[in-house]
Amino acid sequence: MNSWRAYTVWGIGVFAYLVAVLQRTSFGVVGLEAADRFHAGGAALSAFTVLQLVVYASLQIPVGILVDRFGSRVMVAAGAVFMALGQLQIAEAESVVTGIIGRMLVGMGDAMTFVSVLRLVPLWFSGRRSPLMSQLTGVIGQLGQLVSVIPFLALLRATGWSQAFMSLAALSVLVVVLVLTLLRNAPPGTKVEPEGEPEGTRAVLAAAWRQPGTRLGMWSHFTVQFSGNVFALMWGFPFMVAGQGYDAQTAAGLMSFFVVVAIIAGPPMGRFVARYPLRRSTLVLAICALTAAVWIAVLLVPGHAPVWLMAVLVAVLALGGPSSMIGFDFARTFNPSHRLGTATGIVNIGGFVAALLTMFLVGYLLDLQHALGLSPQGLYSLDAFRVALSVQLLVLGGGVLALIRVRRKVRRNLAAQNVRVAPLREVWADYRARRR
Ligand SMILES: N[C@@H](Cc1c[nH]cn1)C(=O)NCC(=O)O
Repeated sequence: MNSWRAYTVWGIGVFAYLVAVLQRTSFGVVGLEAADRFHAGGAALSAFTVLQLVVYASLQIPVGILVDRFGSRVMVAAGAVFMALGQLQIAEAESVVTGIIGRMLVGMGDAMTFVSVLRLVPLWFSGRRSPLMSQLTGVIGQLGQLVSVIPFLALLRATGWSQAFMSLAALSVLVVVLVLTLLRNAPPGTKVEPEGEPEGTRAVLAAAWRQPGTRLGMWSHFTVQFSGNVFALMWGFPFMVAGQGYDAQTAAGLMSFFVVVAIIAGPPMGRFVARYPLRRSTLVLAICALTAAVWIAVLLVPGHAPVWLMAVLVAVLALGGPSSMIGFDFARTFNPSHRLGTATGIVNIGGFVAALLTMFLVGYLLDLQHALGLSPQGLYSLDAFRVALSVQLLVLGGGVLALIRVRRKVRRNLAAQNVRVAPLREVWADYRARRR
């Protein structure tokens, strides 16, 4: 535990995840070139992203089950093989259909990576160190997005479409080699299997789902992550440029700010979770409240939102990535290690399903207003965006209600084990009494 070998194994896993994030985001940064190459309009281009995410989200539970059965090493290597094949396909593709097949292969490989890498953490690091190491996994992985925005885009502009995507495929081949030579599932002698008879797939899935802590993780991931995903992956740029009238450079700057805040916020959040494990859901609820408050301010402010207010929104949305790691921490602490992959897969579905649902609803509401003649200033007018983006508050509200319900169950179970979570007012009164 916590040895140099643990750091080497984890380092290879994190590198594999960083490359997966690079593969995932590589298409988004070459939108103009892609539109040109595939002769595709906005709807066809968004199909690339949506289908990739659908594949990613729908594979989370199968991947979780497979990683519990075969371990992280095989799964991370297989994921890298799929991503290499997908990028080779994109390098050669010239039609929307062949391009989308490539992106779906990338989505498949991507789906196998994060859950498998995260499973390494509790097996190689002690319980106290795990929250920070999980946060660092998420944070360092996000750097893959910066690699796609800067060096990958520069490479594409210098060498052309096919060479650039072939280079991405080569990077995944490097991941396969590193993983097969250096990554091990657990320290020698670690017992991961349950006592007695091994559980069947259905039993593992049912047990992981029945555990309220897994569902608390899923709803935490659902509520805090989706709004940032919707903004960064689909509607943020059109909202800022076409809706708010910002120039493209300002919008791009705010998007980079998003990545920077997500990276900076990870380690303090990991430390908070390690120090106050009984306050994890309170932190999630606080971030939900903050997200709702800032969206309401941006959507209701008369006229165009000032850039500083948009920067506040971007910063709050960026907290969603690191705080969604709390969901995985619930999976880790409420499930035995032989069920961890499955529980992590269930948690990871939350945010991505919420993001896909919201992306669709926002697009649908924009189209509907236009078709009904309610947005005479254009499909992407500010008023149309105000209505369409408000749907996020409904999704957020639904997720918060589900979270509060399942949290009650978790707390009842904890109370049965003599763990009492004191209400915040009591904690506050205690704190004041001690200061006096
Ligand atoms: N919460 C994200 C990862 C993250 C961590 N910090 C910022 N983002 C997540 O759910 N990741 C899953 C994946 O496959 O990337």
